[in-house]
Amino acid sequence: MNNHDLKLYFIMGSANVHKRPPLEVLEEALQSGITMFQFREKGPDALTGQAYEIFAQSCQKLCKQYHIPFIVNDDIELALKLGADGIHIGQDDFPVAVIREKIGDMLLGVSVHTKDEVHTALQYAADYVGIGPIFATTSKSDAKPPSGTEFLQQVRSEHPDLPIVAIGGIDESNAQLVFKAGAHGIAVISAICESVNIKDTVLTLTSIQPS
Ligand SMILES: C=C1C=NC(C(F)(F)F)=NC1=N
Ligand SMILES: [Mg+2]
Repeated sequence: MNNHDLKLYFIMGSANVHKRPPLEVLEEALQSGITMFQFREKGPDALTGQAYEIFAQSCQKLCKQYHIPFIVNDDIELALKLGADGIHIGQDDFPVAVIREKIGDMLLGVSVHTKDEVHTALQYAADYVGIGPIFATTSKSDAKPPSGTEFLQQVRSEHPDLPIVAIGGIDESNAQLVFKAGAHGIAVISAICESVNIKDTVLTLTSIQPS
């Protein structure tokens, strides 16, 4: 993984798309130029059992066709079973040490909300950290209050080489602020899932520069 892989990190589960089939949304996003994908199947209507695994496999197959890293949120067993490119975890989900031991050199992304959590992520060689929610989000029911770019700026200045992706309410209107604050990339759910023109949205978001 390189920092550019984090540039436009699309996260999706079946609950995030309403207008069109999820796999159509993912394929259009891949064709338009997202740089990384996270499979995040959560919530009361999430798929389960075989349908869940088949959906994940279908997403992984599309990512492989477009040579885009396929990351699984939280579900380590699924990530190992599929041979995913990586896993993303929150620190309330599992001790990071346990994860690193289980996944070997698979990409490891860790959500961080405090400096201690940043140090834990570094201790277990996280490949990137997720910081947010930067702005108010509707995609995560148990999200913490929006932190703005303050913590993001602090982490970037204290750990200049640590790959950082920002998440939470990010779209075309505020993405440049986030890059200026030091994020290497932005993670989005609704900005793409609810877009009326996915190609335009992806092209706009991937063309944003910090300067
Ligand atoms: C809760 C999350 C926080 N950050 C990220 C990412 F953007 F990938 F870093 N993914 C999540 N699922
Ligand atoms: Mg989690």
